[in-house]
Amino acid sequence: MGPVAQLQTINLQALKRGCADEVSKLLGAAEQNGIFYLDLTDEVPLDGVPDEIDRLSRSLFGLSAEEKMRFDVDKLDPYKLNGYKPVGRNAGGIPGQRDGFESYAISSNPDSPAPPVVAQFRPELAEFQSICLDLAQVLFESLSVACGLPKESSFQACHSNPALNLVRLLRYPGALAPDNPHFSIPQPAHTDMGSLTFLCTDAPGLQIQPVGSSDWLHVLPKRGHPVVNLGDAMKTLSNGRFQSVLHRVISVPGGGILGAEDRYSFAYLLRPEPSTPMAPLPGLGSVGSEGEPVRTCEEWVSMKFRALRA
Ligand SMILES: O=C(O)CCC(=O)C(=O)O
Ligand SMILES: [Fe+2]
Repeated sequence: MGPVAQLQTINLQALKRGCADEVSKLLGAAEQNGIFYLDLTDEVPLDGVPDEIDRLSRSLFGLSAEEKMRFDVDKLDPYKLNGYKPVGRNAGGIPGQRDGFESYAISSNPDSPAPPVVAQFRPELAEFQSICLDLAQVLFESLSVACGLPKESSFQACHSNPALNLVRLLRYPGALAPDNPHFSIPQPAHTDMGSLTFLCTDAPGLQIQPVGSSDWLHVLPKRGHPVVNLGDAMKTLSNGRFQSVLHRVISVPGGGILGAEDRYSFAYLLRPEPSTPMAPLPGLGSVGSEGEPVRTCEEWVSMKFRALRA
């Protein structure tokens, strides 16, 4: 399969207890590649919720193409926060080829248009989002303590009221692949734009390119341990101290895509509050030191989307 990334495993209970060793392990992971396993095996409240999201995903992607296309993300939301993206809409990981996954973004706003199956799972989605937001706050608080930040200008303070968050379901169809070398990198290399992403899957295929390396390393799934990666917003807020790692999904045996089985994954994505200045937090750098105007998170996101479309 190729080399495997040896990611740190951070124990949530230890962070909640304020265990200094765990906090410094988290800081190390944030600084090294910004990606780690979060050990939730002691978290009783999580029980079963990820399985419900997986069930929703399988029902939703099982709908007909016409039904899914009624919720085309590019028709519903210019910022892609709600709706369906079919296979092949974007560039793939191989020059000249298209992407090899379908995805569905579910906005946290229960009034957003969505197929009935989403409405049916709203209680589970709300629970999942609330659990993830709580987990994220524990991580932000620990990172703020590790960086010596005061509460009023901390990572958690940028995500309180209400930060933008959504659930993204992904399916990489196995049937596309067997004789189709173009789908060997169905999700092209990218960094995540927001603050952090919780990624849940039981299938291999995810790879990261460690900072300063040209190698790609596999991130293997670990039961009860979502993969957490920090995004570009945390890199900016931390003045480049934390990393937002380049990652992609490739076809591997047992990971769907190659062979008949499909690969499913889902992610919880979180961004800072729209009014957050996208600049180092006071205490981590001087604002506007590069001579660039400081944008709010909202302006920054829309600028990035314009750049993507250019
Ligand atoms: O499917 C995966 O494992 C990765 C998904 C991902 O990187 C993303 O949605 O940003
Ligand atoms: Fe990603």
